[in-house]
Amino acid sequence: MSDQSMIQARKLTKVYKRGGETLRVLDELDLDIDAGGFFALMGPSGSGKTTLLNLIGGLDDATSGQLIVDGTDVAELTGSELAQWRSDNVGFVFQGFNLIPVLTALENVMLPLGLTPLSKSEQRKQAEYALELVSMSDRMKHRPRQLSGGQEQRVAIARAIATDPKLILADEPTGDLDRDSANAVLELMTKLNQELGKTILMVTHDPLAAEFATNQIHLDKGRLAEVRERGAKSGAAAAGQLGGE
Ligand SMILES: Nc1ncnc2c1ncn2[C@@H]1O[C@H](COP(=O)(O)OP(=O)(O)OP(=O)(O)O)[C@@H](O)[C@H]1O
Repeated sequence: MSDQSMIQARKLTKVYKRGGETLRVLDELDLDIDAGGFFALMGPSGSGKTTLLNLIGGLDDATSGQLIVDGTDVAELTGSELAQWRSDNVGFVFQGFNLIPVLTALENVMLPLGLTPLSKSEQRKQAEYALELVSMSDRMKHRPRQLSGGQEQRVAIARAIATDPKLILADEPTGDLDRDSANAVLELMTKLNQELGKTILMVTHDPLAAEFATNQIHLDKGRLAEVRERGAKSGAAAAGQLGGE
């Protein structure tokens, strides 16, 4: 594993069993994601994108294979270790924002800091700083329903970076936004990647959103179909990087 590796999957397999049926959602997937990149994860509906994101974030277990995230074998962590690891290392951003409606923007961003040893006033300071980074300092006391969708997503991004994780996992973060709000969110993610060095893995169906990423990873039927660097022609960068064959 290189020093630059953020995610390394080897023969990663996820099988769901429903009744008598077996669904192989990830099929011996081999994948390497370097630290410091902004990766768009693409592929047809049902190709396993969300499943992969959930495994990387420790929200679900693999059926078999190995998954190393920033040097940690996620499968070896117990329940409470996993919760702490997730809190320290991974920020999640979802399509539907997932903010708590009765809490203000500031309180939402402070939530993940509850798992850190910081005092309440330090938590508040750090949450304020995260809101400043997403240009939402003037909406700290607003509740989610008093914000536009784009503003809600920026608060959700502030919540994702509040504990200063190295890795941001985003599942269709612009799926519910109009083009302008989507672009603002994508520009913000670009800033987090370029200026704060966050590694970002973003599921998206939107080719325009994927253009913001430095690399595109395409899944098909639970396998790697293509890896493409920005600017490279389709397939050109994939030689030697395809897994599972
Ligand atoms: N908990 C589950 N139990 C059974 N099947 C599941 C479960 N979660 C996902 N699946 C199935 O696994 C397959 C892959 O789902 P996944 O959400 O990873 O795909 P996706 O590529 O993210 O799709 P989309 O682009 O539509 O969001 C789908 O056929 C889905 O129905």
